[in-house]
Amino acid sequence: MTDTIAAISTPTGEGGISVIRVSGADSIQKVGRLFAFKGKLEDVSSHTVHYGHIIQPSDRERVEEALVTVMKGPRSFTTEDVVEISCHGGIISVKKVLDLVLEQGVRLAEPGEFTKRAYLNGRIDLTQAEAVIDLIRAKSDRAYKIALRQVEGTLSKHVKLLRHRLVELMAHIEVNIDYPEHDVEELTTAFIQDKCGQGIADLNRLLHTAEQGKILREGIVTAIVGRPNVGKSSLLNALAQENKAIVTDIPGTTRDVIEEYVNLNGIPLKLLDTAGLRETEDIVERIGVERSRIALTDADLILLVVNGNEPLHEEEKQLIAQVKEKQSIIIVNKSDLPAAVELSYLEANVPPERIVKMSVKEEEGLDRLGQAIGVLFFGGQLETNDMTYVSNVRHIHLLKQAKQALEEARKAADERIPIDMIQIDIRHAWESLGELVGDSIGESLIDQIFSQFCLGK
Ligand SMILES: Nc1nc2c(c(=O)[nH]1)N(C=O)[C@@H](CNc1ccc(C(=O)N[C@@H](CCC(=O)O)C(=O)O)cc1)CN2
Ligand SMILES: Nc1nc2c(ncn2[C@@H]2O[C@H](COP(=O)(O)OP(=O)(O)OP(=O)(O)O)[C@@H](O)[C@H]2O)c(=O)[nH]1
Ligand SMILES: [Mg+2]
Repeated sequence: MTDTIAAISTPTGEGGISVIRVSGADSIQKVGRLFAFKGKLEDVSSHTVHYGHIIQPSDRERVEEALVTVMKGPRSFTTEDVVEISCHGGIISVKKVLDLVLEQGVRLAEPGEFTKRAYLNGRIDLTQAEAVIDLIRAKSDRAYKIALRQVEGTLSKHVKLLRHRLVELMAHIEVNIDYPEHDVEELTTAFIQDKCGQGIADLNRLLHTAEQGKILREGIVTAIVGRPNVGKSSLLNALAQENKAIVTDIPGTTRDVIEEYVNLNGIPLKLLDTAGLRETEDIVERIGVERSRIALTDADLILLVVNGNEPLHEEEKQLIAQVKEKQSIIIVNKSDLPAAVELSYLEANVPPERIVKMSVKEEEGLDRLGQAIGVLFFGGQLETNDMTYVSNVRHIHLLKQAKQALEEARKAADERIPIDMIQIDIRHAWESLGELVGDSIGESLIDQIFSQFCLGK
């Protein structure tokens, strides 16, 4: 039987109240010795709160005024008997109460040990436990929502369904190996290939959410590039709703890369305004142009701005050729002025959803730009509330491993390799997914995962 553990579960420092959590078979009896109130703690019903005082058991001196909650296992967070003591906030009083609890022979919990017990006792699976860490660490509303969905177990549900299908496939193959004369649906290679293909597609979908999730958490690195004076800095200012970059009608105004985080239609962008691209003798400007080219290579998204009121320059045609293979949008700016740009040239080179006409000066077309980016990165859907996002590196690694195993199985089927060999690959995929939800995972890895938690969680 596991021992009884305790820890302060609220942050240290001054606060309204502080909570000490105690979990284990002896928790009710041990806290009962320290708690003076109208009844006997062993006799109270589960999920009830009681007012009283924490006392020094030797002389019954009052140490603290407290509310004590009892949650009897298995109906508790850890599935063990849990007692929570809420005392006045502050460093000294909570510490005193904790010391009294520990003096009863209760052990101080390790970081994450309550959540680890919840996992080991089957209340939550590993992805849910890991999501608890993400939830605590979430720094943005969106990161928080993604983690909360995972605490609720959405990722596990997906992965368990996938595992279930793989078990069915393995059973199907097994029957075929053991009873070749048995009257099962004939196991053609096409059948295995089809099932593996479905699994690979599912895994790809989950892995794709990892990319999207990263974008949603960290922002799309977006380089605004183009010739001098086309309105790049004006665009940054319009998106930031602030005069962050200097705007003048002198070509070559921006010299350095200027960064700004903005939120466009719910999509976070890390904008980089860059120096206008041109040949120049000016040393400072030349360094700026060099930096623009680096930003252009490194960005996740390129916004190539051109003047709508003049024909395309030769360098712009080259730039279009360069960026069209990447995630990029051509912004045809200055639509408030008479149009002179060769739209037919643009349309022949870039799909229409990646060409956005706008007037930055009149702030016309910013919405359309947001939509175009949404289509490019999320296929137009940006439904974060109901989505499962894979965000943990350990999960991504295991999903990739499972995908690779299924790809090998499919290839083996293709090459007419014996069915029991193919079975091994499918089993590997099943095992990787099992490790993801914590079904077949070693003790050291469990310890490593839970040690990332804070004390008292
Ligand atoms: N004070 C306190 N707040 C907390 C926690 C906690 O442990 N203590 N939690 C932890 O970090 C989270 C909540 N997690 C919990 C999960 C299940 C149960 C529980 O007692 N479940 C029972 C009863 C449910 C019911 O009555 O419907 C059960 O599932 O059987 C309690 C807390 C967040 N807030
Ligand atoms: N008419 C019109 N003028 C604009 C528009 N957008 C920007 N401008 C003007 O174009 C000029 C250049 O704007 P900037 O934003 O400094 O251009 P830039 O691309 O950053 O230029 P460099 O930093 O020199 O590369 C300024 O005079 C702006 O007011 C627009 O939509 N319509
Ligand atoms: Mg500029």
